[in-house]
Amino acid sequence: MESPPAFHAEGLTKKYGRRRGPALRDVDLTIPSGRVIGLVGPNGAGKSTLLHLACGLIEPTSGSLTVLGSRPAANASHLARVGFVAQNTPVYGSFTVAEHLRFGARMNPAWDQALAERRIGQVGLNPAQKAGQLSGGQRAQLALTIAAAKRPELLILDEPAAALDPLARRGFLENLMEFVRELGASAVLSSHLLGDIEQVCDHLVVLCDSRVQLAGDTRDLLATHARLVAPRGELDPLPTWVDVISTDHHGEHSSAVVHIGDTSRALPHQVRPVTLEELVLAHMTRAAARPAPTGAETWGTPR
Ligand SMILES: Nc1ncnc2c1ncn2[C@@H]1O[C@H](COP(=O)(O)OP(=O)(O)OP(=O)(O)O)[C@@H](O)[C@H]1O
Repeated sequence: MESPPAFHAEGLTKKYGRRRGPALRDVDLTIPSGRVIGLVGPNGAGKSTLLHLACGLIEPTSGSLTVLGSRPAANASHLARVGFVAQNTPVYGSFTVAEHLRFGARMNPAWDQALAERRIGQVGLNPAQKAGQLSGGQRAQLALTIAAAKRPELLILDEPAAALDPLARRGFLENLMEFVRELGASAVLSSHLLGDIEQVCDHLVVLCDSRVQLAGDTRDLLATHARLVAPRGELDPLPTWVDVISTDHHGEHSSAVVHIGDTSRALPHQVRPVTLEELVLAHMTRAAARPAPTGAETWGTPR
C-alpha cells in the first residue's frame, strides 16, 4: 500500500489574532513521504507557523492538515511518529545530557538508546554535563539526537543549524542525512542557509508573505527554470510559454530568471542553468513585488 504523504494541507490558514493578517493564508500543499524538504522564505513568511501546525503545537484557524495521514498530534502514537527540533533548540538547563536521554526513553515507546548513546559519543558530548552549560551548537546536536532517537517517521527541524559554525554545520547536516537514511524517514528543514538546503534537500518549498510561492522536486524545479542573458534592454519580447520570474541589469547585460513551460523548445537569448540560490531569490523577489493578496489560491507550480 502506498504510504500517505508526509504533509497534506488544503486551504490551511492561521491567524494569531483577529486584528493581524494571517501568518499563513490558504495554503494548499502536498509533500510525498521519503523526501528531505527544504522550507525557505524571508523573515516572517510563516515558516515556523507551518512547522508548528505540522507538530500540532498550534491549531489552524481554517482549512485542513494531515501529517503522515493523520491530524497532527492526534494522539500519543502519532506524536511518537514525529520528531521536532524547535528554532532555539530548547533543552532543560538543569538536566544533564544523560538525564535528557533517560527522560526521552521514558516518554517515547520506540526510543533507541543505543542510537542516542552512539550519537552523543560521536559528537563529543559529555553525558554528565548540564545542558545549560552547552554551547548553542552542542544544544542543537543534543536536540537532534533526542528527536532522532524517537525513531520518528518524520523529522521537523526549524532552523536547526543556525547556531553552528561552518564545520559543525556540515557535520550536523551529514548526521541528519545519516538519520534520515537509517530511519527511512522524511524530514522538513527550515533554513535561511541556501547552501544547507542545496546540500541535503531533494524537495523545495518557498514560502513568501504567508503563501506558498513555489513547491516541488528540486531537480524538476531547476530543470524547468533558466537564466536568460541578453545585451542590456534586449530581453523582450519573450514567447508566451516563458514566464519571467525576475529580471536584473548589470553593466552591459540584462538577465532574467524564467520558468519554462515547454522544455522541448529552444529558448531565445543566451541560456544558463539556474542555481538553487538564484531560483529562490528570483521567486522571493517576485513575491515581494506583488501587491498584498486578497483571495484564496492554489499552489504547487511556479506562478
Ligand atoms: N505566537 C505568535 N503570536 C502572534 N503573532 C505571531 C506568533 N508567531 C508568529 N507570529 C507572526 O506570524 C507571522 C509569521 O511568523 P513565523 O514565525 O511563522 O515566520 P518565519 O517565516 O518562521 O520567520 P523567521 O524566518 O523570521 O523565523 C509573523 O508576522 C509573526 O509576527
